[in-house]
Amino acid sequence: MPRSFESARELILDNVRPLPVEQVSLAEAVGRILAEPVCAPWDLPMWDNSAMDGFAVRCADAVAGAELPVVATIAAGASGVGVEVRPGTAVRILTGAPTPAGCDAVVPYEATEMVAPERVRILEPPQVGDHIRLRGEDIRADSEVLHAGTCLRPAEINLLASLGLTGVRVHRRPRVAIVSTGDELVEPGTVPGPGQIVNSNGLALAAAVQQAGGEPLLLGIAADDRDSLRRRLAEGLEADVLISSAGVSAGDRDLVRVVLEELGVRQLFWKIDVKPGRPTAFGLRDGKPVFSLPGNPVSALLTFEEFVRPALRRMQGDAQPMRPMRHATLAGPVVKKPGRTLLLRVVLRQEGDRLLAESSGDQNTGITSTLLRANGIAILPAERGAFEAGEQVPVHEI
Ligand SMILES: Nc1nc2c(c(=O)[nH]1)N[C@H]1C(S)=C(S)[C@@H](COP(=O)(O)OP(=O)(O)OC[C@H]3O[C@@H](n4cnc5c(N)ncnc54)[C@H](O)[C@@H]3O)O[C@H]1N2
Ligand code: MOO
Repeated sequence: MPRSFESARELILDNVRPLPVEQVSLAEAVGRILAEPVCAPWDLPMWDNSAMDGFAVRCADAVAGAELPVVATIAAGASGVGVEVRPGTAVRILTGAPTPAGCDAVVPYEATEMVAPERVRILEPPQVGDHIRLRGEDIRADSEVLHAGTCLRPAEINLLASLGLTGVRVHRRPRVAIVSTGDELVEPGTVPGPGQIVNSNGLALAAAVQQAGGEPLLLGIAADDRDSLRRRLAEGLEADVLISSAGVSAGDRDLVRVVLEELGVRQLFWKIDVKPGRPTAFGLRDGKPVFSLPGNPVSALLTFEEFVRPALRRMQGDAQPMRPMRHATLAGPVVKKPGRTLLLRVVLRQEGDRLLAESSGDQNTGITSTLLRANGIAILPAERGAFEAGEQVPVHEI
């Protein structure tokens, strides 16, 4: 019995675990996923400071037209300790510098004019608190600022660095072995002879693994015979994850599943009610996930996207292994066979406040040009057959 699209993905996600933890420097941490929460060792900002270049004043003195002697200057990087805005005075201050004692507002240069070398006239009087960034207003000391499972983007790297960290604990990236199977395959760079085709799946899947945060290990081509398959697949089982392409449909020579079983892989399912990607198989060897994807490049890439990518994200500890699901309006009618979820290649475009999903063209599995044109996948539920223009369908961007 083929599995439903949803239950296949659930079963896969239930059977993969985050990999062990390692320390990486912040310089290499973008795209990695935090294995442990991070607490702030100090407040941010660390002290009250000026948001503008201007003058630190007391509002009571800084009325319109007031002239105040400038008694000191606090530059960025200066501690400001010992400097005070005494009644009737002003202190020149630069953006980011600590505000001095006595000051309750900063007047930007533009709201003042100099009437003598060290004498400033207030043109626009400030309100209490103007242009002062308060200690801890952004981040409080001891608060949990990043949770385990967070994917580190430049914004998170910025925060971690400003909290004084130089490295973080993240889950290891999965090493993903890729084996392409088929007698007809020749490696890229070779002109195929009669009946031969280029092993494009190897590099395509390696690229997809990289984008998902994994480290691809390209193991080349296995011929459609037991010995060749056994050698390559056994080598692939040394990695954290094994992906093979082709050799899983009902053909006489589709030996991949047979050989995997001989190598100790326990098959959890074969065949999913999804188009494309029906012959996809999934198994485990000592807890390591093994994906057998169909050979058609479109099927291989779409099944990677829907089934392998979420698993690789979870192995890296991602709290949200699935891409965000959105809703889009179908631009035209779609007819499909009931009983299989259709992964429709679509062009997504915003039209006013609507996100429109239009079929990218010929949806046959052998057509790669419509995958090139697509920037989204619409997931059309198995039980339905006909969809009308204007219906809302779940989509995600690819
Ligand atoms: N009698 C049946 N025939 C087929 C069935 C079925 O259920 N019963 N399923 C069809 C479906 S759906 C698919 S998808 C394919 C999947 O077959 P395999 O995974 O066994 O793959 P192959 O038949 O070896 O190849 C399919 C197609 O893809 C090309 N290919 C294979 N490897 C690569 C590669 N590394 N790089 C680029 N292209 C590759 C191959 O030449 C074929 O054109 O089976 C249907 N048949
Ligand atoms: O399931 Mo196959 O992947 O439709 O072409």
